[in-house]
Amino acid sequence: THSVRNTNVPMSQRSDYVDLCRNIIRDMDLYGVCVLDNFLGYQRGMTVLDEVLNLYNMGVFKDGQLVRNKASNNLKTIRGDQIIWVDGREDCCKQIGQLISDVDAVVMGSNKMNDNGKLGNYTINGRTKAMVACYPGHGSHYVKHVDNPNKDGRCITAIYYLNKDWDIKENGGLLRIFPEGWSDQVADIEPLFDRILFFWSDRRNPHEVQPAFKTRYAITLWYFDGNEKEEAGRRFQDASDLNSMQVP
Ligand SMILES: Cn1c(O)c(C(=O)NCC(=O)O)c(=O)c2ccccc21
Ligand SMILES: [Mn+2]
Repeated sequence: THSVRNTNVPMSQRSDYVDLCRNIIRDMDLYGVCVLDNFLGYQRGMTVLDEVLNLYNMGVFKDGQLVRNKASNNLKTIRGDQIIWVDGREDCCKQIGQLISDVDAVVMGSNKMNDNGKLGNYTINGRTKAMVACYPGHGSHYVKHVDNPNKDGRCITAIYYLNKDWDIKENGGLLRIFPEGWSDQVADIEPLFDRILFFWSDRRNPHEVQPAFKTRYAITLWYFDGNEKEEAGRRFQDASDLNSMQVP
């Protein structure tokens, strides 16, 4: 976990931009996971949260997937995560758009700065739109999964969290990563306000979102490795696989 000095200049002009990228490169190479706190700074973090709350109140989030409620073994299902895809250029998503370009700046910066000019030996050349997710707080969770188990092109998952005054004991919603190769170790990440998390999207990082008991917001971007994506394009003739990724 590294803390970012808060300034309101564009990411690549920030005095600590180079250190940020170096931290990402080192943590991704060492652990395959990297957490940065105070990524945008309080002010800008709040403007992003306001836009997300506005979207939520406008009711544009798609109904979450139906999850069988294990507790009551009847067929009652609880609504899980609710999502909406934005590309950040919409009028109502300008601040989200700024967040996206700052995440692009650190991911592409790290990709270039690495000594062999590649982050994790990937050639990152694109990303999905931003997936804004909300877990309504009545026990909604996300089962253990791998984001990209079958080489669909996604190499890095970036998740920006928006949850102020989050008390993990009370509110749950912990992200638990089970890094491959670290048999009994897990990485527990609290979905704290203005925190950004990066991790390899493939089978190295199975993860789960534990039941949340307070509304939990996050914005996710997935970055593509050019070669893997190209290769997947040839394999996934069925357009629906790619549509679900909402490539801008
Ligand atoms: C809502 N939501 C997710 O929250 C995660 C996920 O892993 N989230 C981790 C987190 O929020 O900490 C996902 O990976 C995910 C994948 C497809 C559709 C929705 C999804
Ligand atoms: Mn995931």
